[in-house]
Amino acid sequence: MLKLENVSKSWKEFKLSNISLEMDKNYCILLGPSGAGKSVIIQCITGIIKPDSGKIYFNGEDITNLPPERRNFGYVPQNYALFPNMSVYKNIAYGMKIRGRSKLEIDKKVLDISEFLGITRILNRKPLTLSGGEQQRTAIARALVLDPKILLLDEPTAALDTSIKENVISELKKIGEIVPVVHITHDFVEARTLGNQIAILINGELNDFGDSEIFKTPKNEKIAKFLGYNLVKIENKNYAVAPEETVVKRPNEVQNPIEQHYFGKVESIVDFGYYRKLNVKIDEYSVKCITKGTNNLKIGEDVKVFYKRKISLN
Ligand SMILES: Nc1ncnc2c1ncn2[C@@H]1O[C@H](COP(=O)(O)OP(=O)(O)OP(=O)(O)O)[C@@H](O)[C@H]1O
Repeated sequence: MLKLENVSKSWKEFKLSNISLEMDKNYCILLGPSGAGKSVIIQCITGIIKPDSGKIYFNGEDITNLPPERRNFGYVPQNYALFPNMSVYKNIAYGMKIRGRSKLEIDKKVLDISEFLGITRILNRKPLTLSGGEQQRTAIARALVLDPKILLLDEPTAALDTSIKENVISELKKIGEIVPVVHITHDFVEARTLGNQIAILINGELNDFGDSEIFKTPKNEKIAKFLGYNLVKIENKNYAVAPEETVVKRPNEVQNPIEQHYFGKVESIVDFGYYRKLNVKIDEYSVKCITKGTNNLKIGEDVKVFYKRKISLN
């Protein structure tokens, strides 16, 4: 479907280096920390930014030099870029209108897509009166009415609060069934829930590309660190340990003394109710651990920490 071949772009302070990837599944995620170059890639795909070198293909056709308006890709930027003086209906209809489509066709399409996205009741409102989720759906509807070959979403959930994020994620999944989607995010949960293919981008470089397995077995230290793993050294070898795969016990609670464990001291605790995040100082490391909410350890207590799984990074 969409293929990037050695795509590079550099400015004085930032370099996107030789990005090669082939997205052929219906929901592809570009995952990376802020400033990794995710938006630059998506804008290269739309044609807004021209790469310094490299090629971009869509369904086998070289589109590197094709102007954006001839690609027919739907693009929803991070701030949605809605026209503030137009109603939701007019925002959605805009692209069809300037393409000279008939009033009948526009009406039908706007209503169909609005129904699909659940926004028919806000069609007469202006964007500034809408919630973040409603603005986002309007922006997606505006892209979808043009029957794009692909939908490019730049951090579509960034402006939404956690309570509606889950609904939006399942709606995005539904959209991915009608049109291929490339979606930018720095949120692992979103990436894992939605992505059939995930590219991890750090500092302008592609660090990994694959299915959700890439979260379970990080390939190198940089990825492990970005994905929130602990990096620990045991007998001179480097390992990644997920906070969820640690067990923290008081020394007198340990039943099996031959199990491999590490002595530490609780440095900090954040209580989330049904679970707690602990930082435990073990030698020079501060190891992030997740425990049940019922655990009543206190800051400063001596503990033993077990690693249920360690991933070798050597
Ligand atoms: N037109 C430009 N001129 C100079 N630098 C640019 C330009 N566009 C982007 N950059 C730089 O490229 C780098 C990557 O930016 P980009 O917006 O792609 O990051 P991102 O991964 O999408 O981050 P975020 O999650 O914060 O949006 C940044 O340092 C940015 O300042």
